[in-house]
Amino acid sequence: MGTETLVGLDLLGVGHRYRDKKVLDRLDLSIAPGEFVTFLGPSGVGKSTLLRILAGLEEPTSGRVEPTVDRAVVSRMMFQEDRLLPWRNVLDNATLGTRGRRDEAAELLREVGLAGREKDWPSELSGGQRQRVALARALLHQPDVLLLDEPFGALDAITRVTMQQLLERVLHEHPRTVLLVTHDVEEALVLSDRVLLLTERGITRELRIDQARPRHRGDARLAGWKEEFLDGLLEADRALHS
Ligand SMILES: Nc1ncnc2c1ncn2[C@@H]1O[C@H](COP(=O)(O)OP(=O)(O)OP(=O)(O)O)[C@@H](O)[C@H]1O
Repeated sequence: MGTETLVGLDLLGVGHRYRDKKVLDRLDLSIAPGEFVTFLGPSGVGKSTLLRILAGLEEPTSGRVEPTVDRAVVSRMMFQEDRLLPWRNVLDNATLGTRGRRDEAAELLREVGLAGREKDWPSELSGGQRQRVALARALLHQPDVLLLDEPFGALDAITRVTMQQLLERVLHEHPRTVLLVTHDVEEALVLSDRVLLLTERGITRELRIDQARPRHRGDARLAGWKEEFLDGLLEADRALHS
């Protein structure tokens, strides 16, 4: 399963306003096919708005988004909350909106570590397990671009690391272009090919990370970058909320 051609995205002067509030301004950005790009930025700067635009859930008020492959981008969002339907079991949640495909769903559930849990109700799962179902569901849609809006934000620290490792493994099996929004700088540095700092002045910092995976969290270079991004985030937060 999976698409043959990886899809990239070009953002051309993307801007957005909610009534008289400007959220994104003339954003230009090229995302390469198969690239894993993460957005860091202070709360309220417009990260979720950007993902919603990329998902086609919101029209930008200016500019446009062009996929590098000449067809519609089918992207799939995964959110901080798992959005599982409580009255559907695990398998039925995973297949939601895909008209069947139960065998593939069962295989994906196995890959995310939920073999044997297909008939369980969401209420019988832990937060991490629920996000595993959400990840399987997102992948079942075979999105060209996978959009992840703080998918592990509500999880405890250990489960979060486990889920990051799982995501890395699953992406190795099913290569995808991925855009992640997170508040966790370490998560960004461990997972991404490129980390961008989004501030009210646009993208003010960009870091390409070519280190092999899996990356060591204790790595000295990662620690240095973490400090830099934390400083950048604090500064951007002060500017945005002053
Ligand atoms: N539907 C809406 N109508 C009006 N304003 C909105 C709407 N959605 C978001 N906003 C405002 O736009 C700004 C950006 O919101 P957005 O959710 O994109 O930020 P964010 O960077 O993702 O924040 P966080 O990190 O807290 O999730 C915020 O000030 C928010 O209040």
